[in-house]
Amino acid sequence: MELRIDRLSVDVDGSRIVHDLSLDVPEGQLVGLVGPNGSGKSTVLRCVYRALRPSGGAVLLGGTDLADLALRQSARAVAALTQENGTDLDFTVEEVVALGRTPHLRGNRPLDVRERRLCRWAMERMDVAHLARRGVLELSGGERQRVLLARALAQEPRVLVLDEPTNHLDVRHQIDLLSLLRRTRTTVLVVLHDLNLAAAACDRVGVLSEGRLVASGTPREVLTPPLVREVFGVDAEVVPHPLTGAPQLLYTLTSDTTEKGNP
Ligand SMILES: Nc1ncnc2c1ncn2[C@@H]1O[C@H](COP(=O)(O)OP(=O)(O)OP(=O)(O)O)[C@@H](O)[C@H]1O
Repeated sequence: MELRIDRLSVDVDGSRIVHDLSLDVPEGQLVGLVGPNGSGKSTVLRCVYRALRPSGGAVLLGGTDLADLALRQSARAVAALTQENGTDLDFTVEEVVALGRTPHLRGNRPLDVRERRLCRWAMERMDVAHLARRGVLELSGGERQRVLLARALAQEPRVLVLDEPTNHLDVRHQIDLLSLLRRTRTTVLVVLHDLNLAAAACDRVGVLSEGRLVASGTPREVLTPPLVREVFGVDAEVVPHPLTGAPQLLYTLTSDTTEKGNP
């Protein structure tokens, strides 16, 4: 299902924090949203998972304005991993993952055999099946993040919206997650801080700066030294990955070139 963000604006307390932003996520593609802290990435995602109402413009799901869909309809189609959704409840891992089915259930119907298999599959994909009976509160940050990702997969969403999903994950689980996202061919909009992961994994990348989309295109088109300098204020060399050709950024620590000797 295609996700289209069409001339989105968001005002908070009278000031505009997202300006007239348009970005398409074609069906089955993985689109990354990158930008400095405070540039508006989470705010855009909040409009997609309906935690925030746009002040202008619209978010369209398969061509339909989200505002015209019942909350239950959009909750079935869109799964979100947000900055806020740590779980404070002392549920077991398998209970949390089963919550992914909630938008599909009517009344108190228990999960059927297919859904229980699906939850098991999601836990295995996220490498948390061995933790199924453990309480989520006793898990490490990365384990808990993987449980929340398993819950999102168990929802069988048409669109996945992920806000810094690689937070807390060790390098193997970061690579596993992004490889899985590429394989699922679900429509994915993902906020990433690691530009090299974004370059390796995303079909397209949108770059935000001060609430505006300042560039979008393939990683090769977008992640250039001048753009990285202008938007992030850092110098980077960009080299092609020797195996895949994806652009990879090599940073130079400021002190390596500008500081002379010790203070
Ligand atoms: N509820 C709010 N009230 C006031 N200001 C807000 C609110 N939500 C967001 N902002 C401001 O809007 C701007 C964009 O915030 P947002 O969280 O979308 O940025 P971000 O790009 O996701 O940042 P980060 O990379 O640090 O997570 C920031 O300056 C933030 O302080």
